[in-house]
Amino acid sequence: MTTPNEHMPGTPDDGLPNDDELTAMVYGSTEVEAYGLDQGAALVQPDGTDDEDNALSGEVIDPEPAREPEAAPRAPQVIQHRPTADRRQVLPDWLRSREAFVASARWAVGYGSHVCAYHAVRLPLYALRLAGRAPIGAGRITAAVWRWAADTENTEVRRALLASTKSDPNAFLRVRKETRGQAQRRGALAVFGLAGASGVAAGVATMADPVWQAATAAVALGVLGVVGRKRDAKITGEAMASAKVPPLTADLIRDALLSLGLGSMGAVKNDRDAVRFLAIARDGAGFRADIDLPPGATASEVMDKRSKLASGLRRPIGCVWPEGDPEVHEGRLVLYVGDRSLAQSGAASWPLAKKGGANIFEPIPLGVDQRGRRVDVTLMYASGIIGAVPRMGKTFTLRLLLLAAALDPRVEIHAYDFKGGADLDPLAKIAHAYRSGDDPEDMAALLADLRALVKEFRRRSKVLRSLPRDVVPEGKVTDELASRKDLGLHPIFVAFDETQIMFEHDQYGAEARSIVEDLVRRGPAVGIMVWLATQRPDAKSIPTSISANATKRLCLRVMGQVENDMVLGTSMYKNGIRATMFGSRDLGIAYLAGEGDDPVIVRTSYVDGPAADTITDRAHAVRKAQGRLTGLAAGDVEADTDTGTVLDHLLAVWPAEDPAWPNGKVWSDDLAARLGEHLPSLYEGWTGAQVNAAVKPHGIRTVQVKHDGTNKRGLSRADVVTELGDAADLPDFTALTDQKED
Ligand SMILES: Nc1ncnc2c1ncn2[C@@H]1O[C@H](COP(=O)(O)OP(=O)(O)OP(=O)(O)O)[C@@H](O)[C@H]1O
Repeated sequence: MTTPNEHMPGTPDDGLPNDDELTAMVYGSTEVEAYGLDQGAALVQPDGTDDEDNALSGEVIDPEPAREPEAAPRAPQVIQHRPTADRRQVLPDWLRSREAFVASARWAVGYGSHVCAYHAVRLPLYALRLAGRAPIGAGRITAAVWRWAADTENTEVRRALLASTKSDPNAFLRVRKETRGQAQRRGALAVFGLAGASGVAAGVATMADPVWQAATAAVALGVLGVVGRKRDAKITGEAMASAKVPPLTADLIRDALLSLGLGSMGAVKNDRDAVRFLAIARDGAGFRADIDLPPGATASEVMDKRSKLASGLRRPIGCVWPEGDPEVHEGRLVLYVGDRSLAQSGAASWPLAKKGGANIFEPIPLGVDQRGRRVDVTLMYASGIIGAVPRMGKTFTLRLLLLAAALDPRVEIHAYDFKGGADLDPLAKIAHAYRSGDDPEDMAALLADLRALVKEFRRRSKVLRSLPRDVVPEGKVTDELASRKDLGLHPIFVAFDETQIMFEHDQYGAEARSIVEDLVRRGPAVGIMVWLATQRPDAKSIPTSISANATKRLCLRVMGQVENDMVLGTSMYKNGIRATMFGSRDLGIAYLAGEGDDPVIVRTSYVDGPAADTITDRAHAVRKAQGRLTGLAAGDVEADTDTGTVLDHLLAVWPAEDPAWPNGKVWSDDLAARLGEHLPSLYEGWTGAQVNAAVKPHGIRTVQVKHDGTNKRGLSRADVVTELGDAADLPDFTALTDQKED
């Protein structure tokens, strides 16, 4: 039998390497060598306490205990330090993302062309300035040649030499000969040079063609003008108004940060080394600085004081984006300062606008962040909410998601715009169900569609349960299953704009709330995704039972903490994720939460109405070719009311006060005729007996109805109303999936 001790590394007799040896095997030296310390100088006593004396003196104090097996944990402690060391990115951010690269290139091209254009229009002015300074330049060159030929700089030295050699005639004559010889050589060279230049000038002026003459004159004037320019003034102007925005330097950032007086920053106000710059470099359309704040100051505190920081940096707040990097430590600040505020940087184009399809199981492009990097959102297996004050881009954002879903031909689309606008109209040609408005028939169609979705949910749950475990290992719809037409497990994307109208509806509100809540909670696993947008993010517009289960959040501009946290999630405001900081010009700019670990800012891609139309034309062509048009898109306008709820249809054709049938009872034959007229695609040619059979499962029995002296089987309206009232009570959907096939 072996004891645990026999396997401990470092046990003297076990033949295994001890920890120091292990360290040496990993790093080629022991930890002591690795840190440049004396071998055997124990810094930590076996009991874990610091040995200050030893550390200071480097003297080995009783080294033996440090080599005892119980000192073994020291080595792993040392090893741990190395992997956590920061690794710098091999490639900078702007080279790692196509969007960031495009943003950088666009900035460089934009900057370059601006500078070129600025100077190009001023060329005549520059030419005049140069010509004006050319005579001075000529004078300066002549003077310089004279100084060189006469060697004026060394006049004093020559005089001193001659004076000192006066007593030695030979030396005196040699020095004089040397200086004279040099003066003659240089003088001759200067005369020849000037004569040559004059000769070339005269030759060009008399013999060369005008183009050469002009070019030579321009070059000569340019050179003379540059030589003759004023020392303290530039010939060219400044293309950039550098005085307006001071250059972003480490000093400027440091001063701005220290001015916030956070944590220990107040104490270290004059210690400029307290703010440590790890990197500062151009990144996309701006600069990124990685900074270690002084101990005690946190990145989230800086985020809270963003406007003060922007003031310190002398830039608009929309350019200044402080973020933390909690994975490193709380004091690590990643500061991004854009060249322009996000709102001014031009609408972001959508990569799928012109070509390409989408796979709803994969992330789809949503927009770009403040650094110009692409931001994606994954629609599958998640429901989401979009909130904002009016006119900030909520409907456009919802439409963008719908367009992405439309570009995956498998996705069945249900879209409702209760505001009654035309923004979602482009979707109508590919949608299974689409309504714009909140008229009674729109709301009835909505409810019918919701009930149909409940049935579909039940069917899907049963299909998934019936499939073998290896086909559905996680019990949810997969990419492969969604593509199989025989199973009918294609994704369903349901979008509601202005949800407050739906949830606060007198007649249907409670049922809609109950169904949507269940779909948001359990729909994603069976491939039903629900997205809700509202301009009034409160508990009535998006009940908490629903918002709590929606995992994706998009929050455009909101006015207060409550709305912010309603959309983005509890404590988001407190943690510095504040959509309240977006201004009224920040159209389409939102916080996206639920996609990665941390919420990100995204400027959503801008797709206008005509572009949306073109995209859905593309989607329509693909769907048609694949036989994927259903419901409304397939021309079945009644499809969204085809729920089997014959009771709804009966009430639609059966007024409460029916003068021809005063006692609230009507022959079934008559009701069949009315239904056939109202919804011919469903009831054309029906008989009274078929109507009776259809209502029977709802628990409604036929009654004798005497009309114009004839007795026939018929229905009582009161029974239908009572039954519908019961159905409108909150259904217990949790029981639905547990039902077995009949
Ligand atoms: N991503 C975007 N980039 C630039 N501008 C945008 C963007 N999205 C929307 N806008 C602009 O914002 C305006 C308002 O958009 P939208 O209709 O989607 O707002 P809304 O929040 O739905 O308004 P309401 O609350 O009235 O329904 C649009 O007319 C559009 O010009």
